[in-house]
Amino acid sequence: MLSRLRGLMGRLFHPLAKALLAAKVSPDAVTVFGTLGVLVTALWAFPTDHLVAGAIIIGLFAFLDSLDGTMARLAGRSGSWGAFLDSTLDRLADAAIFCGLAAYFLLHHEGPTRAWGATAAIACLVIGSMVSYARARAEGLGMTANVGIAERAERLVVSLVCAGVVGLGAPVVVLVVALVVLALASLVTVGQRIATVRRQALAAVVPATSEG
Ligand SMILES: CCCCCCCC/C=C\CCCCCCCC(=O)OC[C@H](COP(=O)(O)OP(=O)(O)OC[C@H]1O[C@@H](n2ccc(N)nc2=O)[C@H](O)[C@@H]1O)OC(=O)CCCCCCC/C=C\CCCCCCCC
Ligand SMILES: O=P([O-])([O-])O[C@@H]1[C@@H](O)[C@H](O)[C@@H](O)[C@H](O)[C@@H]1O
Ligand SMILES: [Mg+2]
Ligand SMILES: [Mg+2]
Repeated sequence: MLSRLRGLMGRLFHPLAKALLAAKVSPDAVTVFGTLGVLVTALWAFPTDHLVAGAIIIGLFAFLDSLDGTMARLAGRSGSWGAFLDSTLDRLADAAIFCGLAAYFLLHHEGPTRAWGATAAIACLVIGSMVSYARARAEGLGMTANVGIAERAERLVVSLVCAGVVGLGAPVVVLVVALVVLALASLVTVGQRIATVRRQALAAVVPATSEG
């Protein structure tokens, strides 16, 4: 869904991408910097109950994930190394965000909120990784699986906006429910990707002839 905004993001980041390339900054440096920014912020801000600052700063660093690709395409340097680095470091950033949220529930809440919140955050991490794995495996086999209701942009927007809103004073149940729904939506996305790959794989099977 939000991946439709990819083109718009590219146009938005075009001037900054040009300026950074002119300053001899590489797309890989932006990828690494953005990941480190998310990692450090998520593992500091969420476990220490700074939900608003965490959501805003992580959101800003996460946008660098759009800038790196824009820079690579502008420089005519997008390729398999960059694609590998980008996707692999995205998994590290995602792990930090959802582990940070799990730590927030474990350290600052009691009872059912603590149990449901931490479990839902870890479920988002594990099932979200399955979503990404399904796509990576499909692409490794020469197919595509870039479909689904909870792709990475949706997972980040829902988790960060709800964390921010709770930090601003909304009841914590808002974040718990959002994470439970996100884990379920991620599971649906895994199913959608499996169905897409199955269609492609079966269409590629040459039917056996009746001749012996
Ligand atoms: C109360 C409400 C508050 C409202 C807050 C506002 C919320 C914001 C709402 C919406 C924002 C929506 C933005 C999402 C758009 C996402 C579009 C999208 O899908 O973009 C994709 C990007 C990047 O993905 P990817 O890395 O795959 O693409 P690239 O363009 O990089 O291309 C990859 C190829 O490039 C090559 N390459 C790459 C790197 C490299 N080093 N070398 C290379 O060669 C290679 O070929 C690769 O294959 O995804 C994203 O941008 C991630 C999503 C970011 C979403 C951030 C969400 C922030 C939201 C909220 C945060 C703040 C909340 C604060 C709330 C405060 C309290 C109210
Ligand atoms: O597959 P997914 O997790 O929903 O979404 C993402 C892809 O849209 C993106 O191209 C890739 O760089 C990310 O690492 C991640 O895989
Ligand atoms: Mg990127
Ligand atoms: Mg990425």
